[in-house]
Amino acid sequence: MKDIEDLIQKAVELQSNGLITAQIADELNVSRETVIWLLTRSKKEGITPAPKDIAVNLNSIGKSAKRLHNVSLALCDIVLETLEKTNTEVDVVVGIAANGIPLASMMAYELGADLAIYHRKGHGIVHTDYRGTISRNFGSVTGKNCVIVDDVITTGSTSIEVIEQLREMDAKPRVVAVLVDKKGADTISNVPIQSLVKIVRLD
Ligand SMILES: O=P(O)(O)OC[C@H]1O[C@H](OP(=O)(O)OP(=O)(O)O)[C@H](O)[C@@H]1O
Repeated sequence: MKDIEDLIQKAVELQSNGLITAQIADELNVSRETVIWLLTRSKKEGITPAPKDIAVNLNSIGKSAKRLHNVSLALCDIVLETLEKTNTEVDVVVGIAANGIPLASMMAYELGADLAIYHRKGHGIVHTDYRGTISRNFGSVTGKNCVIVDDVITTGSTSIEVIEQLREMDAKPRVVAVLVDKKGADTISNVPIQSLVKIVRLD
């Protein structure tokens, strides 16, 4: 219960700091539906059942470059195992801003690949015509075999967006690598998902 109370308190605090639901969801690594539930619950004690979601706190890894490095080595190992099955080389590691960037840069170094950074455009705002972008300050993706890197998959919508955008840029998304996969799927838009921790719901 303490963890839930902490989450509620944090959600209320972030809301009072002016963050919108999507931004609070990003901060807490939960779905938007969960944020609404947390904020509602802070006012009316437990009227609706909790959404099926899992809160993830990666701070013990994220605060230490050494731990991030060690974890990135494990992810590289998993990625290589996956790509070996199809005899595919990694050309570029695409980190999803913001949380995917530290891991992606370490993985690119380890794999001897280029580093690209994907920015979700209109972050937290729903536009029908928005497009994500590959930062011009890093590597390009056109025509290249891409490993997509992020910290967490919750609904999978970010991964789907990146995969679609990469395909539109004539890039070849080969694997999505994350620390925690809360969706528990094997593939997303026909691209294999690999994670250090995969959450599989039993109910
Ligand atoms: O699978 P999904 O439901 O799309 O959620 C996963 C995404 O949510 C978080 O990012 P966020 O949108 O919070 O952006 P941030 O990395 O800038 O915090 C996380 O880092 C993933 O990118």
